[in-house]
Amino acid sequence: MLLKFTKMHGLGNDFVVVDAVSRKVFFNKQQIERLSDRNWGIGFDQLLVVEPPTQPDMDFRYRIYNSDGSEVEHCGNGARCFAKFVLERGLTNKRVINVETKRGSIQLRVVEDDLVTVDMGMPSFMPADLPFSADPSSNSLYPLKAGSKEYQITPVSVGNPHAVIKVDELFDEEVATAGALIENHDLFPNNVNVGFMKVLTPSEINLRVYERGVGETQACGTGACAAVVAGIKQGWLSPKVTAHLRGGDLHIEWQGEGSPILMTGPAAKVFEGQIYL
Ligand SMILES: N[C@@H](CCC[C@H](N)C(=O)O)C(=O)O
Repeated sequence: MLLKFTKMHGLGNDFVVVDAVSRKVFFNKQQIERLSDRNWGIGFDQLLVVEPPTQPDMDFRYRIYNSDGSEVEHCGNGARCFAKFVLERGLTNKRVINVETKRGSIQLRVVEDDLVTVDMGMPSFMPADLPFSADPSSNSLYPLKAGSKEYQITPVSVGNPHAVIKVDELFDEEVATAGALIENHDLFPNNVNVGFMKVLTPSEINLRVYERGVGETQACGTGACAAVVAGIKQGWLSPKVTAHLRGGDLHIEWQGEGSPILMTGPAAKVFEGQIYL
């Protein structure tokens, strides 16, 4: 079968987006791994599949697969690309789009043609919601050993699971090695995305994210949301923060418990193509 796809990115976090509204398409793990291979396939961090909704009041269903073939709950950068894709392809003309994901519903608001705000829903700091195998702590900080080092992590679910670590400096080697160890740590039965955050001012952070099922990416939208809400919860950050990621900036807003996280950033199309599945 010849598969039509669109290659897109959000700050260098790259995606293959497939229209499964006009024509049904299913993928198995081996196909996803092959397509994601940068030598043998197309290459991407995540595969995004646009499907018809299964629930009333929803415009689409959005399925997300990491490059290792695992299906995940949520993808922030992908959500912005999703909005641009369905508009440009004529699958909708709405600029406020309600989408079903594995974690529930999200709302995408196209602010300008290449700029999208996503209502990412409410975060949870409850260990069971990630899941993270620990009793709830009063300050949401937990010690976690990775190799010879002990980190203080803030576990947070923004639909998908994240462990946020505040560091004084960001080192390539530490992101790669501690990132991989924590991603697969026994205390995270479903594995976890790992964010290393340097606080610059209460409204600015530098952030690198070692993504579950992928490795370090140029940017991670849910990772930026998780880092900012963790920083606000810990009293390090104010409600509006610019996150500087390797691929560029995201603007994150969270007004505190009971409020949704709003993420604003760009979405870009790179090319369209066809490949044998
Ligand atoms: N790149 C994404 C996150 C994709 C899913 C993640 N790797 C996971 O396994 O939860 C983003 O922009 O949020």
